[in-house]
Amino acid sequence: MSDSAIPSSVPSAEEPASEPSEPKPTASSSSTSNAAHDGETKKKQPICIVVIGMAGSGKTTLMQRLNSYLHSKNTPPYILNLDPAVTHMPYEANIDIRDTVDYREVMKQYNLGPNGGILTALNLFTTKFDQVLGFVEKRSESVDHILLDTPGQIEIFTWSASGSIITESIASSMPTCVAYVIDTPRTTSPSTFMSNMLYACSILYKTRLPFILVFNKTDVQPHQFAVDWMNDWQLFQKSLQASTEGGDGEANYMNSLMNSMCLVLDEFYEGLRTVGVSAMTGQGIGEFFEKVEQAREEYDRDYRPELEKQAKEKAAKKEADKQSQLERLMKDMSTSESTRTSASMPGGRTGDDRPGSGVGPGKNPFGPHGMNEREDRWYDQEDGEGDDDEDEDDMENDDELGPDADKEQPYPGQRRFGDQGFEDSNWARPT
Ligand SMILES: Nc1nc2c(ncn2[C@@H]2O[C@H](COP(=O)(O)OP(=O)(O)OP(=O)(O)O)[C@@H](O)[C@H]2O)c(=O)[nH]1
Repeated sequence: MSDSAIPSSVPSAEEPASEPSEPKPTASSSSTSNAAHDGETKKKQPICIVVIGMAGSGKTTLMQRLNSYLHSKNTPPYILNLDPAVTHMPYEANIDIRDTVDYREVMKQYNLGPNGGILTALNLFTTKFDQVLGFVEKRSESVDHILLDTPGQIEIFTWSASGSIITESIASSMPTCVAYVIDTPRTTSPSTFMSNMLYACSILYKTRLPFILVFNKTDVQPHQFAVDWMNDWQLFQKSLQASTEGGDGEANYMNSLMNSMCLVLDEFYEGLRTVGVSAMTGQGIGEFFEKVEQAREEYDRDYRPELEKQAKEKAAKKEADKQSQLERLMKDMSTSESTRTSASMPGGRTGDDRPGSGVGPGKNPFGPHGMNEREDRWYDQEDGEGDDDEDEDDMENDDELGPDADKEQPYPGQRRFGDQGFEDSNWARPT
């Protein structure tokens, strides 16, 4: 990817990211369309492989290997790069986050460090991810595999809101699995192995997607030791014991912690697919795609029904909310209607007894807080606006009651009702 493809401007907060660029017609797209024109209409949905792994585990090299393998099988993949900080990409992506957001500019303009820049770039890109998904879905008829490369800083993708949004959006529109890449030579120590497994476990439980543990770099270190540890926890405990022998108190503490952890992880290993590959030599890639097909079956068997169930529940809840809002609205309308009728009728209480009226006998149409401006205005309307004569009468009555009359009357309107012959009890005014 050339630097000229990187936009120089950084999107503002109002316009978070420029439109994701129309995917480039790469070798993959042209040969794919040829395959489609050859009359080979594929009904099967493509599977999206989300490649996740610690920095340096070999994700990019693996992506390149998967890409060349699929090309050799005449089923080129559709590739998405979500790592804004990658400097060298040995394959060409159909959609590249770097064409949409320049993470260095994001760092400068938002005054962020590298991780903040990558995270913000990913967030900005996510705001346009529906369009990306549109491009992907357009190609779903003619592609079998969609490969998604993620940022090297694993936590930026796995524990960010944008990572979740992206994963969930893809997983809800097509079969998806996670390929968790492990640097095998660096995992030979029991404690490193354990922390890698715990991380994998947390990603599995977060995404709940079919999961493949990919032990990479098997040309340097075969992954059999890891498979043995996963199948036999006692063997793992023995290796752990051997590795911490003669250690200090801290080592012993770690030892007992990991001993318990390996029992917990035993259940997690059961539902896992593991494969050893070398992204460098291409060893094990065929087996990797067999696991991908198993993952597709698992998605169709377990994930899709759950997704459909959730969609149904969501739709039912939406419908129920709509219904209850409608009912509330109807109730409010009938209440205000009855209030209006009651207020406009001479004597003000003829409509009180109507069914559905919120203003029944013994109820204050203004609620318990009778002393307010609204009520006074209403009383004025009752008296007839601009009815000066009556106001004068009221003043005369005030005089008759003496100077302290208002103080003794907690609600000035009360007296007027009395004057007009209303029963105060009908309005249940608070005292
Ligand atoms: N021997 C061997 N080396 C490998 C293999 N896969 C990757 N490497 C090397 O491991 C190093 C890291 O590989 P990358 O593909 O850049 O790893 P990455 O996970 O994409 O790294 P980040 O982009 O930092 O996350 C490179 O030097 C690769 O040549 C492999 O299968 N065997």
